[in-house]
Amino acid sequence: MSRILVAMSGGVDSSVAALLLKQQGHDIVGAYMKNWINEDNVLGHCPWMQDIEDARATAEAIGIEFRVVNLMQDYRRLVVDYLLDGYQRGLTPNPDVMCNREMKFGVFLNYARAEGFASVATGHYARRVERVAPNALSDPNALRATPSTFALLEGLDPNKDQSYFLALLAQAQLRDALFPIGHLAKPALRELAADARLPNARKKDSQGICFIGEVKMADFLRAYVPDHPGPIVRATDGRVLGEHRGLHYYTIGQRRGIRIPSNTDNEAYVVVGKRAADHALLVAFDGPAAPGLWTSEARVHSLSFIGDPLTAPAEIECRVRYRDPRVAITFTPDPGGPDTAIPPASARIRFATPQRALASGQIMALYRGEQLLGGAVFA
Ligand SMILES: Nc1ncnc2c1ncn2[C@@H]1O[C@H](COP(=O)(O)OP(=O)(O)OP(=O)(O)O)[C@@H](O)[C@H]1O
Repeated sequence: MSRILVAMSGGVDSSVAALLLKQQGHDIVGAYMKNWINEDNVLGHCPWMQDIEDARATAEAIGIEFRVVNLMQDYRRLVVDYLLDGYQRGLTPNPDVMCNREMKFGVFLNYARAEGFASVATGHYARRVERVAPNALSDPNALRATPSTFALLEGLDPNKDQSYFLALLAQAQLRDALFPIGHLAKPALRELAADARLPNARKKDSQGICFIGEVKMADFLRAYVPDHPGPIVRATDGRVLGEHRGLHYYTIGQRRGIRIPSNTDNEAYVVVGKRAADHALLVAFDGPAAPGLWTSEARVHSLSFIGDPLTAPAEIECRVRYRDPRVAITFTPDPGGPDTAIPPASARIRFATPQRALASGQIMALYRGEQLLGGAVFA
């Protein structure tokens, strides 16, 4: 029996993760990560206290020890600074993906190891499966010599699959990770929670970025990133249509909040790019002809693989954002390091169908069928 630390957010998913592990007879402890407490008091709403109380009450109902682990300094450095720095550089960062790699399966996993736990479990909808080396199946000696590797599959409930957010995990992190609810559908999970009389069985699902919670990203950025006005320029003819307060408030593909009236034909403007030289926001009428809005080929960097890296061109799939369907791609890695022992860090992606609104800094998750292969960052 191994000791497992369950990351309990106060939500129903991680509560059922803890419940199932307990029912399976594991020695478990629940822990809430205190990442962000709205210390500067810029954001009115502050749900974290309620979340801690929900997590504590649920741990008590399950009958396990509960801790609050303060990781605020690490979170500020590893997630918030990455987020603010990204926006300041005109990128579209993804703090949820980074929170998984750097916090839950980084700092928090290290804390767990130091405290004598064998693994960290979360309430993510994803499945971890063990892959035993083929030669080890028939030869017990080989089994001992070749440690098995782990693969990550999408969560079985297609409405809830969260594998996208785990795209930048490495094998060493996955080895010590458990996803006890990845095989469940949400309605069945809520039933389990109700049957066990968990106090948060009916708590509504959390929304958006872990620490910003219910607060809009624009409000958060307004508080932390100084305004930096510039022109709003029509990409098709260079005409200046107005002024914006800062490029960080906009993402390619965005239609709301541009505040430029549409023309008489009622065509709406959409953001198609950002121009660093004069800090211009580039817009165009939304449609197949909008310059820069649709992409059939892209470059990615910071390649990360869960298993063996792809070192040769491959026909695989990818997901360019959390809720999007998988799309077929041709993946062409750049050459690796000089001795080729170093896997490639960047690649060219050719999409089978053009993709709308790909932003620099956005995370792409790579798949082969339901298996998550890894991820990368759009250049
Ligand atoms: N502050 C936190 N403390 C501990 N664990 C957390 C925290 N935030 C998130 N987690 C863990 O990460 C998982 C995924 O986080 P996410 O914010 O996507 O929650 P979710 O899918 O709504 O799950 P839940 O219903 O458990 O909140 C959670 O199930 C939980 O295990």
